[in-house]
Amino acid sequence: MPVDYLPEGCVKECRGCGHRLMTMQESLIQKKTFLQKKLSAWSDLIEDVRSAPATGRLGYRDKVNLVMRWNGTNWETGTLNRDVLIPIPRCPVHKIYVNEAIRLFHSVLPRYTEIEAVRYVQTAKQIAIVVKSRDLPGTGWLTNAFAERLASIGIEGVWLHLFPSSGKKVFGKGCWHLIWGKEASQDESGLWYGPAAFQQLLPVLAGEALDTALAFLKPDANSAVIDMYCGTGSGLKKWTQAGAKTLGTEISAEALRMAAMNAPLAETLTGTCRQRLPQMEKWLNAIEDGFTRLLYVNPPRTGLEDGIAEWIAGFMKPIRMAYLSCSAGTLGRDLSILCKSGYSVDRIIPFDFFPQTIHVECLVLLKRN
Ligand SMILES: C[S@@+](CC[C@H](N)C(=O)[O-])C[C@H]1O[C@@H](n2cnc3c(N)ncnc32)[C@H](O)[C@@H]1O
Repeated sequence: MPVDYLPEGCVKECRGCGHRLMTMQESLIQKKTFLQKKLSAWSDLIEDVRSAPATGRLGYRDKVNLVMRWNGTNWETGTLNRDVLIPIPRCPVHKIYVNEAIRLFHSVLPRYTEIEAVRYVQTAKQIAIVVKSRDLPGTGWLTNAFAERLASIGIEGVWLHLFPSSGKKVFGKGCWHLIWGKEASQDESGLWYGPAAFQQLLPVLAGEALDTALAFLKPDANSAVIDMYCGTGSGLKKWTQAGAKTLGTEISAEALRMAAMNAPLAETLTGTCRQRLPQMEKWLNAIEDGFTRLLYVNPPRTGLEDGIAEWIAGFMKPIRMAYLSCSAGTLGRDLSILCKSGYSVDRIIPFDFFPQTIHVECLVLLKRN
């Protein structure tokens, strides 16, 4: 039976959680059915969706990216519904300290004419306010008393990110100003992250996905692992701890600064994976014969860039690869190329990293034929 009431604090007009009126069971079945359609060629291999326990399906989110507007009297923060801002001050999927931090900012930020704030981005203990301006606004509102309130709820860093042409994109290039606290924080497992880092929600489930990839790839001192779209290096840490020679590629310089602390033994390349193919080839060519080539990829929604799947199958030829995907559409496209060029899918394991929403991620394990 569908749920016929919204969780407390949930705003009807908000379109953030497309499954909020479904039971957990209905939502997981719907996600699996969706994947079976999108990945019909491998439908038999799709396992049941791994999820957080029922008690962890609300209050789990401490990474948010919300729109901010000055309504003439107050600040409001929320999601957009056809360009209209829907304030969500008590959103039940947010962790309580996220809603509290937003409330604190509303209470101290001066009016829009003094700070042109357009987005509120929280990555756990790091908060960034995106300002649609070239000039750094005054920060007199950031008093010691306010900083103490933030610290008391666990916040460790506050940034202003100047982005004069802010629109659909969340962040522009450069212009990050740390206005209070420290530049980076550590998560439950000790991994460092900054204000713009990609981070999975539900650390236990994310850990399960990475450990499943680790158990399949089996990196050791005789392996060479490439980790494309490596982010802050949660994977790099696993592969290097297993003794493998490891190379990560990532576009974000901030993420790679964190990766250097999280996995100091890994080598990294800054840039898009497509731009860095020559350097990845050079790295592979320099490794002695007899090393097992392994690959881990975790691209954004757009999937592997043009030419990457062909390069994997035609040049790198890893014996095993694990692909963690957040878009079944681009995953299907990439798997088609890989499966026509010498790879077969061993398992497809869906993960419910975003309970209540329509999103579902998949870990695909592939072997070279
Ligand atoms: C889904 S996240 C994966 C991050 C990492 N595997 C983790 O779990 O922390 C995708 C990452 O790809 C990076 N990225 C986006 N486009 C890229 C590209 N064309 N080349 C390399 N990295 C890219 C993003 O900055 C982000 O860190």
